[in-house]
Order: sequence, then structure tokens, then C-alpha cells
Amino acid sequence: MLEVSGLTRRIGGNNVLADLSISQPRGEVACIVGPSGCGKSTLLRLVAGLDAPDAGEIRIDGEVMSSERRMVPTHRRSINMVFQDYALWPHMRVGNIVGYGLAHLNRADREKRVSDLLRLMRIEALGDRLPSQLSGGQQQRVAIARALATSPRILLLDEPLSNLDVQLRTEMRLEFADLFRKVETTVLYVTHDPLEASSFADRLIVMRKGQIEQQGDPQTLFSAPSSEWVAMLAGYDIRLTLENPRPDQDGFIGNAGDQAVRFGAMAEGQPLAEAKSVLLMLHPTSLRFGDEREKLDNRVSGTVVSTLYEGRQWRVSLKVGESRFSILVPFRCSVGEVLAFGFSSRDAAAFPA
Ligand SMILES: Nc1ncnc2c1ncn2[C@@H]1O[C@H](COP(=O)(O)OP(=O)(O)OP(=O)(O)O)[C@@H](O)[C@H]1O
Repeated sequence: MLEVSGLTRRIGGNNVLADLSISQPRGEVACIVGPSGCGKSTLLRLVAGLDAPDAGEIRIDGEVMSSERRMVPTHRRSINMVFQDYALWPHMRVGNIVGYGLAHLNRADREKRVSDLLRLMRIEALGDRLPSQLSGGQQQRVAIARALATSPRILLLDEPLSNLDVQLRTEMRLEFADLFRKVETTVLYVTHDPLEASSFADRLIVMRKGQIEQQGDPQTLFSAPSSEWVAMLAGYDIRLTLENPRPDQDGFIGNAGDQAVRFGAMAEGQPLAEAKSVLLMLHPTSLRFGDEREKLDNRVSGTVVSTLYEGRQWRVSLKVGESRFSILVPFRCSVGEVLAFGFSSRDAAAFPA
């Protein structure tokens, strides 16, 4: 179990981490998601013991690892870390790199452990190669095999897919899902890409400016973002401003120009009473066109302001009331045309504007 409580780190007068707390049960895969500079790597470095906190505590299985008074060195924490650049030793062969931390085992046990790990990472044929003879994806697998060799209690990964091409990233996401299930290690994984994280994380922890903005299992977080910022990160890029929001039947209603638009509820913790207007945010996959839209409790019309062909679909800029946003549609439309779409009020995330 990893417990981070009240963790604060000041660098150059700034709070890079500010009173941050995380409680992670054994075996959980948690992904820290957030933009560049929000403090993700600093958090990993603190957990690894490569840096010391200014306040707060880190405990592993109940034992204090970092606090203002105590710093357990990295090699005594049972933690391993995989870095963005893999950091493989260039003069060593893959088998030796993976077996490096296993000097305490006899030769036969060490060789067995190394070959098990190479098989697990599907690089069993590469044991005699040097890092320079491997592709980026293969190097990445070696780095993970090395990190798993000593069966650490916690595995830390800092943007491990960032140097791989798009196709390999997708493949590795699937493999991670499988791997993390098999090894049963507690995993703390840093990425700036919430989609990458949502494919294998038990929990997403969204960070912003050194603090946690929202956390939860990926499906909850993607379907109920608690702030405009998390909604943006989750891809809710359609923004509709509604004036005069007010309760209505089962939910709420507001005006976009002369059209009434329903929404289910305000996002968690956001008061409607004080809001003069509401920002409704929608994920593109919530919009329906044609007959499908008739079944939904919202039907909204917009005027097409511009269109752009984007390979088998069109990016259409729409004006609805005073709001302008762009959507992708699978059909051609022309400037000035009125385009109607539907969405369910339950799928909209609403925030005070
Ligand atoms: N040694 C340092 N000296 C000065 N500022 C630092 C130092 N280390 C980190 N920072 C600052 O702390 C903030 C958080 O950095 P950190 O590397 O943790 O962010 P990050 O979320 O991991 O970003 P990225 O995704 O770009 O790696 C940044 O504003 C960074 O400039």
C-alpha cells in the first residue's frame, strides 16, 4: 500500500506540489495525468526517494519512507522506476541488463528469472543483443523487464511510451493492460495523455498545478468530469453557453439564443443558484444526427459558419446562440445551412460560466 499525505515540494519559491495526498492499495494501477509542468515527475521522484519533500509523508506498507525527519534511500524502498529514455547500459547485453539486480541469486535461478521475464515481455530471442541493436519498442520492454526483475512493491513509470510511434503506443497499451494484471505490482504511471491512461488504469488521478483536480476510475471520470478543466482533458470540446439557467422537470434548462436546452445536473460541487449563465460541455461522441437525434431530449440547431474537408468527414464550425464550436460530421454541408443535432441531457457536463 502506498500512502502519500500532505506532500509539498517547493522549488525556487514555487509550490511544485502542494499538500497532495494519495492512498493506493496494493496491486492497483494508478495513472497520474496532467499537462506539462503540473508536477507529475516531481511526485514520482519523491516516491522513488530521488528527492525529499518540504512537508508531508510517504509511507509504503505503513513504513515511513520520506518525511521531514526521515529519508529511506531509494534502494531500500523496494521501488523500481522506468524512465522516458529507458536508461539502458549501452555496453551490456539484454540478459545481463535484466539480471543486473539479481546478483543474490545463484546462476541457475538468475537465468531462469531472466528468461521468464524476457518471455513475459516477449523479447526472449533478444537476450544476447546490445541496446543499440534494439528498436525503441524493444528497448522499452527491456527497461520494464529490468524494473520487474527484483519484484518491487511499487513500479513507477514516467511517460514510458512517449518515444514510440503511434502504432506501437497503441499495441503497448494493450500489452500493459495484460502485463499489469499478471505481475500484481502496485503501479504509479505518469502520462499527459488521458486516453493512454484510461486503457489500463484502475484509477486516474488528474493533476493540475501541483494538486489533484479529480480522481476516480476512468469510466466515471470520463463520464462525469468535475471541472471545466477535466472536461477539456477528457475531450469534451463542444462548448455551449446557456443563459438564464433554471430548474425544469427532472433537471435544468437554459437558453442558447432562442432555443431551450436541457441539462441533467451541474457537475459535482458546482452551484447553479449563483450562475447567471452555464457552460455546457459535450464530447463529440454524444452528438447524434438524422433520425437518431429524434429519440433524445435535446435537439439543437446551429448555423454552419465554415466547413473543412478532413478525410472522409467534414469539420463544420457551427453557431448556436452566441456560441461557436466545431464538430466533425460524415456528410457535406454548406455555409449558411442550418444543421440540427441531438444529445442526451445526461451526457452534458455543466459548469457555472
Ligand atoms: N530542479 C528544478 N528547478 C527548478 N524548477 C523545477 C525543477 N524541477 C521541476 N521544476 C519545476 O517544477 C514544475 C513541475 O515539474 P515536473 O517535471 O514535475 O512536471 P511534469 O508534470 O512532470 O512535466 P512534464 O510532463 O513536462 O515532464 C515545473 O514548473 C518545473 O519547471
